[in-house]
Amino acid sequence: MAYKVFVDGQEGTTGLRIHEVLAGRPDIELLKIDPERRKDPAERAKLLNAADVAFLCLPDVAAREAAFLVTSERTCLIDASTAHRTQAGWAYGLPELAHGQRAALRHSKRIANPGCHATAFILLLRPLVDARLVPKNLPVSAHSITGYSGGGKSMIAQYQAGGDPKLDAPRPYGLTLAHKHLPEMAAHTGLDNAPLFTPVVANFYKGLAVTVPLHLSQLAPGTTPQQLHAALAAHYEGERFVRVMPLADPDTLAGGFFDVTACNDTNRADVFVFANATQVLLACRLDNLGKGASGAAVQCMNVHLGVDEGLGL
Ligand SMILES: NC(=O)C1=CN([C@@H]2O[C@H](COP(=O)(O)OP(=O)(O)OC[C@H]3O[C@@H](n4cnc5c(N)ncnc54)[C@H](OP(=O)(O)O)[C@@H]3O)[C@@H](O)[C@H]2O)C=CC1
Ligand SMILES: CC(=O)N[C@@H](CCC(=O)OP(=O)(O)O)C(=O)O
Repeated sequence: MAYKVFVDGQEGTTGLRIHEVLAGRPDIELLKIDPERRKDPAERAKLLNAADVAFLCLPDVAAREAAFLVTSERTCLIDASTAHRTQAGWAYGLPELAHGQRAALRHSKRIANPGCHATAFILLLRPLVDARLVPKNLPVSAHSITGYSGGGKSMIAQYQAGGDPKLDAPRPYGLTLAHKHLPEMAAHTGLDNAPLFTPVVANFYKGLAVTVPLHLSQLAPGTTPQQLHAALAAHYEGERFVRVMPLADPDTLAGGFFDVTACNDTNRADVFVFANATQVLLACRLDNLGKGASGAAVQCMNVHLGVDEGLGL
């Protein structure tokens, strides 16, 4: 018998992509809401409670409302929004996070998927904090460059309308230094404090890269770039969707520029360590709509259902 799956927010950027990914799967029956009634809480409640798995691809307020609408014990919610990412009772939807995370996702009926920037940041830092190479109390900075699809339907429309020369150049944002991903970046790395985080959105559709500069003198005494790289490689060994690239990746260095879009149309995240004698630059790239959103959501569903984790991805 097929699993019943409902996407609340089926017309949005993330919801549409999840629909596309699941459409061809014989083990999934997609429940569809009448487009005219897609914001009607009573109609949504009916479908949410009929589903084995319901994806919430909604603004935060509507995602919180959806969680309240669910009364059925069988419905597993997978929330793509920011609403529940540090909330008790919700498992964090990053299977590669740490030992035991897949078991948590398998057993929880409430899964909060990470933000796109947060996914890349946490993939870089968590293994290094766990290995005690990066001290928990280190003040960390992080930068991100992202395609405009990360801003959802309204930002996509703004960029694609054309005619505004201000959108031609990259635009730093998050200038209040209070980006919505900061709480999860601290909570799921084990760092005492959130990073000073500076995202930049630019005029390309999708693709994202987070970079984290580190001074070796601030790390555990004697830490080398080789040790940082080895800790990442050991943590992600055998992972299907996280690839640790060679130390000071020769291909990237030969080209001279970092390709932010090289994971597009995949559910992969690529992890890099660049270094000189005294400094390290960690980098992680992914497709903000793939491992940063719909790919991660489908991967979590697969883990939860106990089917092949890469099905459809
Ligand atoms: N884009 C990305 O890279 C990522 C996005 N996310 C998160 O996923 C969630 C969805 O994002 P995204 O797909 O980009 O957003 P979009 O703006 O593209 O889509 C959101 C959808 O939700 C619908 N919606 C709004 N309110 C309600 C409601 N009360 N009931 C039912 N439907 C409603 C909207 O309707 P309408 O069509 O009328 O606008 C729209 O179709 C957000 O929380 C976002 O933060 C997470 C990771 C990455
Ligand atoms: C370009 C852009 O605006 N990107 C969004 C991130 C989208 C995302 O992954 O985060 P959520 O799941 O938390 O929405 C931002 O920085 O707020």
